Amino acid sequence: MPPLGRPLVRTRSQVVQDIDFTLRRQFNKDSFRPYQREIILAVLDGKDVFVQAATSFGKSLCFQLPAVIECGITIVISPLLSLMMNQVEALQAANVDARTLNSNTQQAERDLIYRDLSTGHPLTRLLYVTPELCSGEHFRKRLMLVYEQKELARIVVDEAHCISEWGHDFRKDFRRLSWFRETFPDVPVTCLTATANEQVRNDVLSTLGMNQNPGRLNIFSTTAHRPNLHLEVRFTSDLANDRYDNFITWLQGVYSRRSTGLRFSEIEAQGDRIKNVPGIIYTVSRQECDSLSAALRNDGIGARPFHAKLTKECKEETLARWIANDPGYSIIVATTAFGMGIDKDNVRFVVHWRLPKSFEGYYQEAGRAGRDGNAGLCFLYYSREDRDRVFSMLASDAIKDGERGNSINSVARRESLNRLAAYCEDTDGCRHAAICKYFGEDKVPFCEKACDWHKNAEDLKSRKKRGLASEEFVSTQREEGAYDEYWSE
Ligand SMILES: Nc1ncnc2c1ncn2[C@@H]1O[C@H](COP(=O)(O)OP(=O)(O)OP(=O)(O)O)[C@@H](O)[C@H]1O
Repeated sequence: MPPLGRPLVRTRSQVVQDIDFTLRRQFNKDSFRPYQREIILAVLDGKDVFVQAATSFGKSLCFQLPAVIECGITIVISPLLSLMMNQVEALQAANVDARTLNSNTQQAERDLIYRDLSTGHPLTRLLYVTPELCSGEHFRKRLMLVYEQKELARIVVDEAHCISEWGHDFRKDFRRLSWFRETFPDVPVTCLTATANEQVRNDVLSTLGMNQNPGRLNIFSTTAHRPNLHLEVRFTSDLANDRYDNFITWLQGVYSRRSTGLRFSEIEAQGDRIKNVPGIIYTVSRQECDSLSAALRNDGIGARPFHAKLTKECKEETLARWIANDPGYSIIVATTAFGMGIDKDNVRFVVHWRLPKSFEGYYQEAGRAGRDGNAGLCFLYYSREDRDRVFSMLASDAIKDGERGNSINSVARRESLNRLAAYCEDTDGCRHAAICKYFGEDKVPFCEKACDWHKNAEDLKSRKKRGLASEEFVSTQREEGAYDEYWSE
């Protein structure tokens, strides 16, 4: 008997033809990337599917394409509003009826979506929602209606590691996603992530009830390696305070290489601009986001801030104009409000202005670069003073969460930050290998001079020696509370 909600019965060869046709017609892509076909066939086969694959692997297609082919609606649970906006806009541009329902959705659109769900036979193919929305009775009742009409095709949890990383503390609704399997036991679930260790994966599978029927579960896991990213750590200190000059010198060098010789002719022939070098700079605080982007604009560089306190209209405009490569919008200076899942194909660099709070965050954010497969440069400014500030922020977060009654997983968070600090301090090995090792891979990836260590190990060691403040100095300052300030995100 076919499971509820999936009334369409087709032969495997018909489905195979459909997916190739749909790939070209609807998604405008010539062929599948490795493993995409296998994953999509498992999804269409009604399996529960867990996908762990590198940033920019093309995970979204693995649920978007089945959603277009199959009858019924696919509900996509996504953690960040900017990510939903990004995906829904791309799908709508490909003529797919995709929508999002979240705290920012206008009333008219909200009414339209609820009316569509109330029919029991929604026309919407993919509906992007937050976990918070999924906990609400109003939404749940509408979904029950759709399910009764056998029109609930699939539940997708994108960035599924958030169930484990955030669900235990400040976004508890991630854990309430267990409701889906409890209420719709026969509706398949697909989960996708780039950053899950074994413990996170098990947590996700058990929360969503995907481990209850192992015969129905397919797990796809591929390497975290991104060979086209060049990874580098740049050492600095409070005393040197040289990030800005260093960055401007580097960027001017890029512009100047683009304005001479063959490169210039190519750029001219393409009708491109010399300064169209899209990038992202990640800062830790809203204040630094505003001040850094203003300083860059003052120096004639098209940089815009992106953080949680900006208006919805401002964020939407910034994202749209950055994606469109508009003049004045080449560089986004962002907090982590702009990270996971953001997809723009030609991002040429990602700079971490400060040490991120976690290894996973670093990998996710760096992964915004080079999504077209061409080279991307990712460099991180590391100072020991910042390291101590971020540790001190984690400690404050733990206290604040404790006061709010949240049992924050502070041990795991400290460990992740510890590993990231160790990664930055390390001058004895390949950066790509260190990342793959962090995500539990045994195999050492091939790195073709795509990290600072492989490029010049001696130079790396001497830059570290020259660049960092000594541990003695930093620990004395720490004792005096010099790094207790709190950067508000
Ligand atoms: N088969 C394909 N052929 C060409 N481009 C593809 C293919 N599949 C996906 N892409 C493109 O690759 C890019 C990355 O895809 P996607 O955003 O789904 O990555 P992801 O795996 O979700 O990464 P992340 O975890 O970083 O969000 C997108 O621009 C997408 O259009």
